[in-house]
Parts: sequence; structure tokens; C-alpha cells
Amino acid sequence: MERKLPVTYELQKKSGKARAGKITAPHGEIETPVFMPVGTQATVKTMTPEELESIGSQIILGNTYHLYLRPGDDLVAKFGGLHKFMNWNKPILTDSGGFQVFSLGSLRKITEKGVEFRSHIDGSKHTLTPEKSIHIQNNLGSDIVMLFDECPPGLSSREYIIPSIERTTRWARRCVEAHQRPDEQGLFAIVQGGIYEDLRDKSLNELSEMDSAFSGYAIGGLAVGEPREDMYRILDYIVEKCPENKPRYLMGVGEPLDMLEAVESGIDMMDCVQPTRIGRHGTVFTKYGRLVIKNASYAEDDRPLDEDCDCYVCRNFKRGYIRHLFKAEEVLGQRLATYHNLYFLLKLMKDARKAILEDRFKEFKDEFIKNYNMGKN
Ligand SMILES: O=c1[nH]cnc2cc3nc(NCc4cccs4)[nH]c3cc12
Ligand SMILES: [Zn+2]
Repeated sequence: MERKLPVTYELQKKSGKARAGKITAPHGEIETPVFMPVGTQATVKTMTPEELESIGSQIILGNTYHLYLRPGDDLVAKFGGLHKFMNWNKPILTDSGGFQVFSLGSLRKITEKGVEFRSHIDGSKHTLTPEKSIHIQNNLGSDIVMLFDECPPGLSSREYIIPSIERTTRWARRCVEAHQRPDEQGLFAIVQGGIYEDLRDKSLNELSEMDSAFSGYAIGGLAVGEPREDMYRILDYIVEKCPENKPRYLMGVGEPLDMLEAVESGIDMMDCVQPTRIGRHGTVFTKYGRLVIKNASYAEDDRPLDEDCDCYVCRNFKRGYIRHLFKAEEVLGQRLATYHNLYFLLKLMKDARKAILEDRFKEFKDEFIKNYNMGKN
């Protein structure tokens, strides 16, 4: 008989292809659409768990590659797993590490067995395999475990992608076999196929053979340098073909306009390092587009970062002050910009959810895009 999956999804409302729903995971419920802040090394950089909760974070991401290299998944397990180690008591999704090996590791070699690489920290040699990736994620104790996949470089040829999909499918079978806690940690599939509709079908069809093992489906292989219109075309094609009764997760997307396009195609979950990374460098999201706070024009500007934002930062600090903090290299500047950027994306998803529930998502999206493209700051 079909075993009960540890992560389940309830579709609550559709507005076009856009969906509002609720994910139930071992560490709590998640209202979707949802943005997932990235906590690479067991911390969402510069934020405390208390601050993350206060801005409405429902689920965060941990990186298997980083935590395996440092401090080691065995040590995290000794502390009772990642939730206890970092004092985050809501859901956590861990990625599988394959993508980070290629975006961070060096001297990589990909074989049927897995991926050989040298650590970006100390150059030590390692091999990550489907089994090893799943066992690390079992040690971390995340609510959602990602398959170990290959994300072909952006704009790879069909000749490269076809065999890559077939190996990723063989790896998927090995991940399902290796999973030690299928009743406690939900396993998500990752659909590949580049920018080719027929290869997206191929990947999804091969993974669907194992559907009973999957709590959700991720769309991989995007936001890796392909033209925006290709990403949108593929999303519009493949997302609605994923099972309607399971969450759909778009990996690596965190630009406001891309997020709304993804929601419109039927995506429920997204993650991206952008809001925290650009925040630390002084770029913030506002209703009217991005704003680079170190720009001299803001030196005497007594407006909040975003006059339409009701976050703690926008209610208490002016652009001139935050610019000063960045110019003086005061770490509070990085914290305030990060806090606001995360709040901005979390609120965008909350507003998108409300628009879907009221069946006016298209209007909501068009209005946001009109303002965001004004660029008047
Ligand atoms: O197919 C994928 N498989 C597993 N992890 C991913 C993470 C991903 N992150 C991005 N884009 C955001 C980026 C982050 C750093 C460089 S690009 N695209 C991604 C694709 C994948
Ligand atoms: Zn704000």
C-alpha cells in the first residue's frame, strides 16, 4: 500500500495557472506561494532566527555541499540535526550539493558514480554521490531532501543534455534507494531538460516512474544564464505538467519580476541567494525597482528605503543613514539592507497569495511590473 508522504500539499485556489496552497511538513505548515531565504552555512547571513520569524519566513534553505565540508554533517547530527544546531524550528529544505560542486568546487570530474571535486575551502579531495548526498541530508534532518542531480551549464546543447538527463534519472533511482528516513523527510524530484520542451518532457516522464517516492517536484536547470524569455517559455510549458497535488519548486529564482512570472506559471516555492547577497553589497529592492544605496544622490535623502514598505527598517531609518553605514563599512548597514530585502520578497509572495485567493493575480502582477519598471527612486 502507498506509504504516507511526510510532506503533503493542499491546493486552495487557482487564478489562471497561479496557485495558492498549503504545504504540511514535519516542522510546520507553509502557505504558498513562498520565498525561501537561503541559509547556506547554517545561517541566513546577518539575520537571527528571531528576525527571520518576525519578517514572516516560513521555511529556509540549507546547503549540503557547505555543511558537509564545514562543520561536517556528522557534527550537525551530534547536535541533533540542523534545526537544533541553528535554533530554527520551522521547516528546512536542503539542496543536494551537486549544483554547489559546480558553482564553487574546483577540479571537478563527473562520472556515473558521482562527482569528484576539490573543496573550495582547503583544496581537499572529495567525491559526492547520490547515496552520500542523501545520507548527508538524512544527517542534517531537513524536512525536504533534494535529489542529487546534474544541472547542465546554461545553454548546453541537446547532445549534452540528453545523456545528462538519463544519468540524472539513474541517480534519482539511487537516491530513492539510499533514503534512510522516507517517512520523516520528504524527497523532491528535480526536472531537467534545459530550454528544450521535448527534453523537459523526457526528464519529467522518467522521474514520474518513481512518483510515489516524491513529495514534490523542482524545476532545475534554469536561472543559469539562459535568456529570460527562454526561462519563461519553459516554465509556461512544463510546470503545469507536474503533479497538481504536490508542491512545485523553482530553484534559484529571487528577482521580483521573475518570481511573479514563476507564480503565474504555477510555481509554489522559490529560493535565491540574491536578496541577501545584493543586500550585503548595498542594493535593495523597492516598489519602483532596485536602489543602490551608496549612490551619492542618497546622502541627504530623508526618505525610507521604500516609502511603501512597512518593515522595521523602513519605519525607523532613512536612506541617508543607511548610505552612511555602508560608506563607513558598519555591519549594521548590511543587516538593515538584508532585513528589508527579505521582507520585500516575503511580502511580495504574501500579496501574490492574497491576489490569487481573490482571483485577481494577473492584475496584481501587471500593476507590480508597471511600478517596478518605473525605476524612479
Ligand atoms: O538544476 C539545479 N539543480 C540543483 N540546484 C540548482 C540550483 C540553482 N540555482 C540556480 N540559479 C541561482 C544561482 C545561484 C548561483 C549561481 S546561479 N539555478 C539552479 C539550478 C539547480
Ligand atoms: Zn522595508
